[in-house]
Amino acid sequence: MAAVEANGTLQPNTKTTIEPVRPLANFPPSVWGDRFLSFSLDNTELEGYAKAMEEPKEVVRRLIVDPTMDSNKKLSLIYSVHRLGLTYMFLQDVEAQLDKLFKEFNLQDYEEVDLYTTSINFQVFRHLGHKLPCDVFNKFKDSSSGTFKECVTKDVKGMLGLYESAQLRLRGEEILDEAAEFTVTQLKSVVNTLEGKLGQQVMQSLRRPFHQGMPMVEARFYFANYDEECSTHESLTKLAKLHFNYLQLQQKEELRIVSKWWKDMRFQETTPYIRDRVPEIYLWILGLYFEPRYSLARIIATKITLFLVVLDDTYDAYATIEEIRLLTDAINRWDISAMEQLPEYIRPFFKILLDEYAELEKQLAKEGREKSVFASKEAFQDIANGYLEEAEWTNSGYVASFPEYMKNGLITSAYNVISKSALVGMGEMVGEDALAWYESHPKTLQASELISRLQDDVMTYQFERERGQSATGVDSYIKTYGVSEKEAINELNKMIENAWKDINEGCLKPREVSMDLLAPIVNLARMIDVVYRYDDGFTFPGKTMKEYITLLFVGSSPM
Ligand SMILES: CC(C)=CCC/C(C)=C/CC/C(C)=C/COP(=O)(O)OP(=O)(O)O
Ligand SMILES: [Mg+2]
Ligand SMILES: [Mg+2]
Ligand SMILES: [Mg+2]
Repeated sequence: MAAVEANGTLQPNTKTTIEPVRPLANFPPSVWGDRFLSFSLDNTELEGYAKAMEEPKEVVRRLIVDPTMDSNKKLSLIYSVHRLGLTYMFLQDVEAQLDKLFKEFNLQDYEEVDLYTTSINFQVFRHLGHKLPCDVFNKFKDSSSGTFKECVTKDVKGMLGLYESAQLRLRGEEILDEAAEFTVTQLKSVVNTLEGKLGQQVMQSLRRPFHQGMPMVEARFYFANYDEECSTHESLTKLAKLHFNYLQLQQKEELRIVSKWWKDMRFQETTPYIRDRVPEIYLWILGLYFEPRYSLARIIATKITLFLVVLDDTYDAYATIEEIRLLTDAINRWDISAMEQLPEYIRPFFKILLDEYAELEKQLAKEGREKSVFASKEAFQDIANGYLEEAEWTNSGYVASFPEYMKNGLITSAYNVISKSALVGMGEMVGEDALAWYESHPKTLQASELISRLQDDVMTYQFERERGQSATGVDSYIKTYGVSEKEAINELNKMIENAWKDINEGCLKPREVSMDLLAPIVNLARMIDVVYRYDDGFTFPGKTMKEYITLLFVGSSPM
């Protein structure tokens, strides 16, 4: 029997919960399904590759330290070692060689050196932390016209090297700003006329420069497109092949582990509205570090980043503002008793989140390094608060000023929580000083966060604007500075370019921390270029991410 309200409207007297309107996004489904679950690692095969690497590795090491080798030839060898992702195997020897060669550097010695060799040397020194002066390129400019000489436009290989060198520029290195623009224009105008390997090399670099690429994939591209350089030393080719085969087995096993974990946690059933992107997130974390010693670190960081996908999509594409407030409060309280205040659908996530972190704390406490887990957890709470701030703005239709947006945006970039989570499994190199440096929010980390936040916004703001999100980097900038959408995007791209210069600066010696601790931050910025240079490659992963996952984990037989 329905009760009749005073105002005469009929109210059903059964407690019917009226399902609220939800901002569903209907994200594209997974490209991969369960394909990566069936891999089974043959440890004998893995150990076989490790053993087989020993001999060619020793030959390459002897070449690197060979005192009789001409310095330009040695720098060219170290360049190939670096582009093949093998520097970590020879780091001490490589650094000793470069320290010595850098001390001997004399600008006069470069008077007769061609553009390609000059650019290889410049790249090697800058990649390994030495600030070779950009003056080495002055002689390629016409002093009267101020433009690059005619002979340069005919030297495609030299221009390719200059283009890759320009990606390593710092604030104030105008000649490299000009070089970046000049070489892109010139290389684009000739790329379709080039034959053979040089055509491949230019096409690959124009698509994405090495410096902004994903190291693991860039190594495969270098091996494929620069076989002449690689085969200068037969042992280098042999080592590179064995190394790829070793890494591929280890990474396919890691991908199986995280895929199985994700399936066992049943997220696709409990929170079906999220993006189902396990291989893509694993690829992202592989981009941070591919060295074998970081295997456990990758598994930990992948799980935490997958939690972030659930969190972001819950806030952006499902929860009501009330539910968002309850979930944020529960995450701040970080206590299982908060579960009862949560809507049914998000309780499994909350429980798994707390259990996973409790397990990590227990594991790391054995090494006395549980502090790294606390740092990750606090950063996780920070991003939940950052996502809540965004949701309150959207709920009230408030468009934050650009400075206000960016203060919150560096947090919602997720690069603080992901970089700290990447530290958890890295072992004893992550001591108190490493954590303190990360907690100090250094310029390099801020630059990586800015690149993540703004590059994503430039690529997803229309999609998010249509869905009612009030503040993105683009709309905040337009409102604050009263400029057109086009100008706003142009300004944001300049900020991204300057952030890269800050990252380049932060990696030059003397460094605040070791390169091992800087690399995850730099590589996170690189992964933004991989995922968002051309489109929203994460929500719609059918292009670059699909190509890279296929290259690394699907089918390719041992080399
Ligand atoms: C912001 C960013 C690129 C983060 C990269 C790091 C990362 C993998 C975060 C996890 C959440 C996520 C996939 C955000 C990107 O999509 P989105 O466009 O929905 O992120 P948004 O809601 O913050 O705009
Ligand atoms: Mg989102
Ligand atoms: Mg979001
Ligand atoms: Mg976005």
